[in-house]
Amino acid sequence: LQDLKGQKHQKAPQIPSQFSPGERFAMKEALKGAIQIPTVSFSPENLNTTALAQFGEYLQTVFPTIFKTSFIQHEVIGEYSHLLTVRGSDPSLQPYMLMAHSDVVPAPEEGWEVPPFSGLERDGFIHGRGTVDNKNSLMAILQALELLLNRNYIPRRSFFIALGHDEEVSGYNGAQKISALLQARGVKLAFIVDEGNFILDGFIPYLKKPFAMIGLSEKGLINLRLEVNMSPGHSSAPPKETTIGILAAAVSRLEQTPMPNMFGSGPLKMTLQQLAHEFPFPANIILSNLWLFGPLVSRYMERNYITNALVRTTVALTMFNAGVKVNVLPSVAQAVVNFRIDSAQTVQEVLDLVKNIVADDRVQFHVLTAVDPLPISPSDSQALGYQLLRQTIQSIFPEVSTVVPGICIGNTDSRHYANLTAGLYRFNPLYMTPQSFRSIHGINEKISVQAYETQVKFLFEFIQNADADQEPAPHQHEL
Ligand SMILES: CCCCCCCC/C=C\CCCCCCCC(=O)N[C@@H](CC(C)C)C(=O)O
Ligand SMILES: [Zn+2]
Ligand SMILES: [Zn+2]
Repeated sequence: LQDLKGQKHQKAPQIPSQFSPGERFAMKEALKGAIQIPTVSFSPENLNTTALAQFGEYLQTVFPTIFKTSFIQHEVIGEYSHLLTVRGSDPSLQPYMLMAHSDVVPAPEEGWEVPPFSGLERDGFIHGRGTVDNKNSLMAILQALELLLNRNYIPRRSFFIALGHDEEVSGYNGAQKISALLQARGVKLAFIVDEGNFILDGFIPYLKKPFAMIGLSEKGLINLRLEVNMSPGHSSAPPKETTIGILAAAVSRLEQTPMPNMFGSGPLKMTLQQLAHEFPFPANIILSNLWLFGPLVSRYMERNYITNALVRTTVALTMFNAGVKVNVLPSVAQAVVNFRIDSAQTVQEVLDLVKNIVADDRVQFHVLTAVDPLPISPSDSQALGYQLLRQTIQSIFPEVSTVVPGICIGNTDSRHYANLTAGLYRFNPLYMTPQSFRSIHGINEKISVQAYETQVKFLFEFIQNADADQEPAPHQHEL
């Protein structure tokens, strides 16, 4: 095991990550069954609770060993979330947490090659909503643990498995409640691993080789409702401006006025510097000398909508509602704008900018959700979670030559656990191309059987790698 500077590490005995044909068949069937349960979150108030309850029962039938193991405690939190406490044999090692979520975003059937809740296997892929976001992680974590337990594995380091049920609509009843419960129990975690970033392939022109990006932080978030109210009336004699026209102009101004480019701050600089050697000349020199070429690189990043999201707060118009009848002037028009806040800005700074851009007193603002960007987790040689991820990536994906820190442009349930650890890491051991990126929350979400097996293998090794000694914790950690 790679030494962390100044710390003695003991190699944990490794159970080889090899699975029999029967186990491999069972693991893909278990994932298909999970996809077939439509655990859709429509809104914080509207979740498919019947499916969520069924999903909880399903887990107990496909992973029987986990639920009957004496050193594993299972608790249901917020009715449908699950917390597993896996008690290790060495209480001097600080526990960690693996996370995933069971809910999925809606999937209307239009455009799908196969029905989104069929879990059908075709051409080596399992198809359906949740195959990448995020039932793959949930099932792979439990599958790896089940397989380890079946080989009589007893962990040295305790760990938690937190499975939220409302990540897609906030995490307030799942992750947030689990976090509060653990805090009340005095738990402090060495680190957390959640969904978020991937092994990225084809996102950057000129970079032919895939690289793994571990999310050290995530952007902030604002959901802002804009509203215009006026007296209703007959459409035959309209005023010069209507609620719809005023609101449309306001949101259009927001869309047309990019937030400032914040290149040079946050984890992006680390990403580029550590990736530099992978680029051909002269990009390698340019990226190694950002002090000089920063402005050039920052303008280049703006040209593509995914890399643009790494350099600034993004503005997405996501909802627009007005009108009840063809000949009635609507008294109210509403829109929702979704902002993802750059690491170097705050909620308040973005709101101030928005008010200046809209610059129309007839438009009212209602903040629906506001989350500041998350702190940047450590990625140095002492950062246990980061180094364990790196070590396991290098073992499972030997063809991936570079592991870099980065930022997650979406939000994850891990943000609810910032009170328990400074080490929040967002990483899925999966290849991601720009095309498969569009399937997340989109259509034709799918995972190859081979990629899912590799994810199980990754977790199987990761859990064992985490048993290596860390510096003795100052006190025993209560579970
Ligand atoms: C220089 C490197 C190029 C980087 C390319 C970046 C590629 C991005 C890859 C993956 C990002 C996917 C983000 C997945 C996690 C998002 C989970 C999610 O959807 N969460 C919701 C939470 C919300 C509070 C309801 C969200 O909308 O963000
Ligand atoms: Zn997700
Ligand atoms: Zn999602």
